[in-house]
Amino acid sequence: MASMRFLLSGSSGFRRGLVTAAPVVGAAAMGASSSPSRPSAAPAALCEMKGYTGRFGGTEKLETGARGTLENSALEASAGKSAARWSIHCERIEGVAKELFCLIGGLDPYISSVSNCSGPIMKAIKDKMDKTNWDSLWSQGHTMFSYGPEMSTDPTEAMTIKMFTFMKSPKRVLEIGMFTGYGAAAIVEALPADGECVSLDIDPFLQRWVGEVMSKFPEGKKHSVMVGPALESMAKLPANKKFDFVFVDANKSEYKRYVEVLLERDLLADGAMIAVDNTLYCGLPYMPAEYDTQPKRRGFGEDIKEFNAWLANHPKLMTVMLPIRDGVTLVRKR
Ligand SMILES: C[S@@+](CC[C@H](N)C(=O)[O-])C[C@H]1O[C@@H](n2cnc3c(N)ncnc32)[C@H](O)[C@@H]1O
Repeated sequence: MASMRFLLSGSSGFRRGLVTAAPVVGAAAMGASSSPSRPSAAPAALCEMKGYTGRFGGTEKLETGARGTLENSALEASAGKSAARWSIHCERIEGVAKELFCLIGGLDPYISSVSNCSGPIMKAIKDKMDKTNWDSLWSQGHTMFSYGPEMSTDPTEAMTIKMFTFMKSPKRVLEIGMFTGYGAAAIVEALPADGECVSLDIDPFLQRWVGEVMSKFPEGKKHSVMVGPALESMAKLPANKKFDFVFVDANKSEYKRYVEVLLERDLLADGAMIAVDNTLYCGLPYMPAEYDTQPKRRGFGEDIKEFNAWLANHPKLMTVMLPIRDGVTLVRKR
């Protein structure tokens, strides 16, 4: 059914609901999070390792123009079809598919278009991120991993984190995994004047990249970065300076350990909230492996599944998962 091709092309909103037919290519790079070497090639066997990998091949979003063209031509191809207007079986399927495509594919853009709490630091970070040639930085050896903008929180998720920060009114926030600091910018914009946000990231390049933007804004002084493997940085955090809000978003295989360390080292203030990103991890925690179109992700998917079950059964934690983007789980102590 040629006109159903559009079901298989990229739209982040659509990917939320159905598997895609994006080509599976090798993970761009492998690097254990605690040993930040930069291997030049990723043999297939290595791809089963659980270290942080940076960007996954096959997950790149299409350029806006290309995506528009693809989706527009798909919609044009099924013009006139709707879930209600059909006279034969294949037309009915096309109509239902088109309606599903519009319903799911239009969701994220619509939510984004009616959400408006993004501020100037967020905008500056996003503008710089969109202009940065990540492939070139990686190929020249400037970055520790191969990155792409899809590794950042998107506007809707960042605005949600910003609203959580407003609601929590925290004095101290910890972000574990910063990338370009879009989430950190959202937090900084919502912090009170005497608030502070500490981001942990393994890649020193990102500290400079984010620092350049933050230094242009007075509120940027609220932000600082600790460079190194997150678990090593967490061991150095002073136990007497507790955090009211924590955003967990680094190595998916280490999530459980991040939360354990927060509890063991008593780093959480009374009533502290933890927000954990990617807890739906592309649907892998609940999808059978035979549907994997990007099998290299399965390792992280299984770790997130285990983490989610561990959280749900933890006697000292209460938790709720929200279906925002790739899944965001809120956690607090009972
Ligand atoms: C998904 S991105 C973070 C996105 C960010 N929270 C935002 O709001 O856009 C994950 C980041 O974690 C970092 N990272 C991966 N493994 C790490 C580790 N073991 N320790 C510290 N940072 C790590 C990567 O360098 C990357 O910048």
